[in-house]
Amino acid sequence: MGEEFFKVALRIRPLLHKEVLHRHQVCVREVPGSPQVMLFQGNKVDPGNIFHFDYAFGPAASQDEVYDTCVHPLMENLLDGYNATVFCYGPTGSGKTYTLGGMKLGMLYRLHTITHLVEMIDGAGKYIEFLRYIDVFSNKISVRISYMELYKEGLRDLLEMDNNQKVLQIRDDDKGNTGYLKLCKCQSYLIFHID
Ligand SMILES: Nc1ncnc2c1ncn2[C@@H]1O[C@H](COP(=O)(O)OP(=O)(O)OP(=O)(O)O)[C@@H](O)[C@H]1O
Repeated sequence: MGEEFFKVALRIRPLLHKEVLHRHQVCVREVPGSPQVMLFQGNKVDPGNIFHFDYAFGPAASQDEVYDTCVHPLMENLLDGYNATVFCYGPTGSGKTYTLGGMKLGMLYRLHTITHLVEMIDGAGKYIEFLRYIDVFSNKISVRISYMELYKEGLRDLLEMDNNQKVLQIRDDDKGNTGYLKLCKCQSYLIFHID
């Protein structure tokens, strides 16, 4: 794993139909061939309004491109035993759900993610079962996945199918660690059996 633990990507979504109908204007564009974006008004770009990220994706970027650039490298680190988090941040309607959980091949739902793990495990002569909501820890390797939404002070478990509106209790322990109650049911487990 490299020295940099955080990578920041900016994704610009296309204007929605209703925005086009209301004649909303595009005010941010990616700088072609670079991980930069620029803000502008009309055709005017102010050099002070160019911002640099680790990656920048324009409205034409596909889910594949975002996945391959930002998420795929995390899967390799995962198999080396590291935790990985994909965190989407932005105002309402900016495309967080589309990117992360969207049914149009959002990062979380991509079979790709799972298949990629399977391929890596298979490559080592092992096999995999994908099990949801199963409390089995007797296997040699388990991968836990959680999908949470943090909105204002509220943390919601988006894998809790029955009641994902329920706000989880965030607590600090006496050592200053922050966590939330009820860990077990809200996670999916990938269980790898090693023969
Ligand atoms: N890259 C994209 N390409 C095409 N449509 C997109 C893209 N990103 C977002 N959208 C569309 O924009 C709308 C808003 O996106 P989304 O619901 O993901 O926003 P959000 O940030 O999750 O909002 P909220 O915080 O309110 O839940 C949706 O209709 C979604 O389909």
